[in-house]
Amino acid sequence: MGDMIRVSSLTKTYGDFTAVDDVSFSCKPGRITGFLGPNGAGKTTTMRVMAGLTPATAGEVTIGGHLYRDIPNPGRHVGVLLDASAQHVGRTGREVLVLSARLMGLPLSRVDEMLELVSLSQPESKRRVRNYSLGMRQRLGLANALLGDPSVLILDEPANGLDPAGIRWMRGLLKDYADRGGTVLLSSHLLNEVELIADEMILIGRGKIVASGTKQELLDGHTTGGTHVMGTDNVSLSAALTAAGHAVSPAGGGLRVEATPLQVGQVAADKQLVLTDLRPAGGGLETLFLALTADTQRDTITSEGGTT
Ligand SMILES: Nc1ncnc2c1ncn2[C@@H]1O[C@H](COP(=O)(O)OP(=O)(O)OP(=O)(O)O)[C@@H](O)[C@H]1O
Repeated sequence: MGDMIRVSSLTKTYGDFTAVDDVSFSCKPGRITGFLGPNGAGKTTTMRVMAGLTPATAGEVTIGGHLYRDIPNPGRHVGVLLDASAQHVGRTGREVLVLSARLMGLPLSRVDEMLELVSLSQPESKRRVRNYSLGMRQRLGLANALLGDPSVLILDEPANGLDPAGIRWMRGLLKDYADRGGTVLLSSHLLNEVELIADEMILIGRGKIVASGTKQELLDGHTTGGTHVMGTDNVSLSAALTAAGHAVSPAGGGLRVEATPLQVGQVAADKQLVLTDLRPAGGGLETLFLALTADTQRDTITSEGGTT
């Protein structure tokens, strides 16, 4: 299937400050796309343009081929959760949903369905949002986004404020949603949150896309070429690898080898050495994420007054 969300050469400036700089990416139905970047990278700004809350300076975002503002009754097509802490704090959770349901012309039974889906109890739904924890606000925000049974979800930091059980619950909910053909874009500044849930990842730093693809594609594109290996007899393993012409150095409880995992495994097999760990070196996605965004941390003191 084609792209559901399409961001084309999107630029957003505030005065002479460029918050989003020529950003392009797309999101497919049935997939969860993670939008990952450090604080201030431009995620929220991009999502605000998507939801028609702020105009683009240049470029555009289309959802199902349309600009958000051209979609009639948009809540029936696109569910948006932007700032969970910006909800109307004087209303009860239930009132928030009832108002949205009325606006979209939905039956009130849908409100109870959504409350149940996000595990907000009846007594909780009758409390004012002011007295909600951040996690409860996120649940309410998700209920609100899902209310109109949209085919696209745009969620800004939805895991913020959820406890580990809550994050797992949300992951299940979004996976089910995507499995039924839904398109999900969710942002986070925490790799761990996105890594487990997203099928594809878009990495943004300082308003620019720095990498994108599936987890495996990202790792494949940025491996160092070396291998991390560990065995029951690292001394013999090291000797065998050196004898086979590979440079070996100690790393963690194992060895770092300048060879491919296949080459290392072959040497071990030839010498009948038992391996307990064998993988491409490089430190995984976290190292990659930090490396890619190291010079793009807008909100750190070290990046101030740069020459970029
Ligand atoms: N209305 C505005 N006027 C001026 N600058 C703005 C405005 N909105 C956002 N910015 C700036 O644009 C940059 C990108 O902000 P944005 O909120 O999109 O980042 P983010 O990736 O969502 O970060 P976070 O993870 O902290 O939410 C920031 O430096 C921010 O200060």
